[in-house]
Amino acid sequence: MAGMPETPTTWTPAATYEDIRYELSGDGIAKITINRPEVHNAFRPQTLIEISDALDRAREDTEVGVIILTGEGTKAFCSGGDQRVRGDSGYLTEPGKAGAVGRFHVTDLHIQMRRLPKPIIAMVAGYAIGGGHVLHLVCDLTIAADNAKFGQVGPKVGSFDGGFGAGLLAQMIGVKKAKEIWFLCEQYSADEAREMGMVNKVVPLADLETATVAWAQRMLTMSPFALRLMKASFNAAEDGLSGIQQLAHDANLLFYSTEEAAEGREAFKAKRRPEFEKFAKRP
Ligand SMILES: CC(C)(COP(=O)(O)OP(=O)(O)OC[C@H]1O[C@@H](n2cnc3c(N)ncnc32)[C@H](O)[C@@H]1OP(=O)(O)O)[C@@H](O)C(=O)NCCC(=O)NCCSC(=O)CCC(=O)c1ccccc1C(=O)O
Repeated sequence: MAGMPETPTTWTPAATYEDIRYELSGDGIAKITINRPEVHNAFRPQTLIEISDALDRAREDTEVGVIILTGEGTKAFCSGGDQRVRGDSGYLTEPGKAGAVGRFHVTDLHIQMRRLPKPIIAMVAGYAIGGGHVLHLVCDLTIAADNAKFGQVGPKVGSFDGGFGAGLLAQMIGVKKAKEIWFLCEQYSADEAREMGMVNKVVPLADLETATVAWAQRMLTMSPFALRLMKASFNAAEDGLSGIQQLAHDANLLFYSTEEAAEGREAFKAKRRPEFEKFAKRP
């Protein structure tokens, strides 16, 4: 395939976790792999806590420009919340412990993924189901293998995601189709998901990683700050004031590098009047 790397990427482990793997390509890509194939990569709270930590790690690493989120093996990207640790008050960190109080760790994770100023690609082989489907929706791009299957199961298993799982989906594929997905809980092929607009590209399973890495490498040739601002701009429209806040604070980051902003800081430190009149009133 044109533009594909000629040799497979060699991934180097860069942190130790229980439920996930965190690896680096050495040329700017971080890969986070949910490593629970025995349950189709369903997530328990520990899994989400570790993904969150790995995302922070990738964010803070100035060598990393693109993040890939995937699942171990070819059978599943992620099958959503681990039903075995679902309690009556949310998902339990310590199932079986008397008085354990559950929560939805995934709520904060979705926000973290949207705020993270680097592109995240979902690399999907097999099932992206339930909360696993929402995870791929929240990623910036999705590349799917031809064996991928997409769908929500909430109403079938006594759950629902009225947050990004509903709103973002509706925005991507239209309200009627989003309602169909949630109300009927059926599964859709990779090609159907691409036609709907929630998958960017479908490739043969054997080419999934090389195709994903090729897109990541292409983004690594782009201006990182322009990508950051584009991600923030897309989210600003969807996330209301908190989205605008991120875009505005990114503008602040750039403003701080100007002589005009430095003049305010230096004048304060020198206890003198700032000489802002010397700066152009730009048209
Ligand atoms: C994914 C399936 C359709 C695959 O079916 P199949 O190929 O026949 O495989 P199975 O034999 O069913 O599965 C193999 C093996 O894995 C176990 N397993 C699969 N999924 C889970 C799971 N989610 N939790 C625990 N275990 C799982 C399965 O039991 C088998 O184990 P054995 O020991 O071999 O028996 C099918 O597996 C399936 O439908 N799975 C269940 C999907 C599901 O119920 N997911 C949870 C949906 S609810 C959710 O994700 C909560 C989170 C959420 O949605 C949410 C809620 C509110 C706010 C936000 C969110 C959010 O975004 O997360």
